Amino acid sequence: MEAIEVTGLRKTYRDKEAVQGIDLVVARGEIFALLGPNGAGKTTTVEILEGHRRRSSGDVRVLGEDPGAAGRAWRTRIGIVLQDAADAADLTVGEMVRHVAGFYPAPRRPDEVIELVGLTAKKTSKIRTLSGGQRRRVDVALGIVGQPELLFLDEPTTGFDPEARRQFWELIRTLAGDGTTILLTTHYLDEAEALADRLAVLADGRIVAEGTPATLGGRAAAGAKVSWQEAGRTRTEELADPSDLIRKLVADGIDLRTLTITRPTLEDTYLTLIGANR
Ligand SMILES: Nc1ncnc2c1ncn2[C@@H]1O[C@H](COP(=O)(O)OP(=O)(O)OP(=O)(O)O)[C@@H](O)[C@H]1O
Repeated sequence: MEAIEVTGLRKTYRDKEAVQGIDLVVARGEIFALLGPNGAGKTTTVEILEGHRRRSSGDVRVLGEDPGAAGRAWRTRIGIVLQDAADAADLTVGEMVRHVAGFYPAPRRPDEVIELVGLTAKKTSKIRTLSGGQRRRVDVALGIVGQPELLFLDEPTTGFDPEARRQFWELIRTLAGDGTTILLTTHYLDEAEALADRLAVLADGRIVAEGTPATLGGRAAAGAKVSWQEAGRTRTEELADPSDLIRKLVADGIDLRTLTITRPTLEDTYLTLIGANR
């Protein structure tokens, strides 16, 4: 059984068709990233998968059940990292994590979770005294304390400093390594590239591309741009396979320290896809 199976999903808000027929499969243990510009329909889709929003039509199975009809037992098998979940709390980090752990049948040990998100030093601090990035880590702790089979992360690293983002990525890889399926939405292409096994780009309610970070939108087949210095001038050539050119440059004895070979980044590919679907 797949973790998520979606066929022909549609959602209409009054006169706005926010999701216009999405098909999606996420395998168990996979990290899947959903990308797309503001208003593309990511949050709507994710909220339907979480059982927090009704769909207009289509078939949806999450951990084998219809989220629109699933009960409490199903809910304890998924984890949701909500932004701001813990912001107003007058509890300490330890109290909050222990409190939420109590809702689940087989929670992780609260201290272990606090360690995983790097908040051990803040365990006895009140949540309202934490920085924005530290509070986001509490949100993550609350999302994973129930030991979910499937974790939803909606723009999880917004407001994280670079070091915290790297630590968070490590945490996500650890969770995935333990078999947790992860559905992530993000606006950070480097994050999608670093984490996702597969990704899909949504634009205007439709999936316009799907693949691995390396192959999305024909990226692997895209040309390489080769540039080098020759006789004091910068030369540049773009070609599908640079092998012959490189061999020739080596044979000609060019200064290899000046040689660069670049391919479109995931962000280049993404922006091209979004531009083409406007
Ligand atoms: N409750 C609602 N009522 C009416 N329209 C809505 C509602 N929620 C979302 N929409 C509209 O549906 C479309 C998709 O919104 P959604 O929040 O799913 O996009 P998103 O991809 O998550 O965007 P962002 O990157 O900004 O979070 C938008 O045009 C939005 O205005």
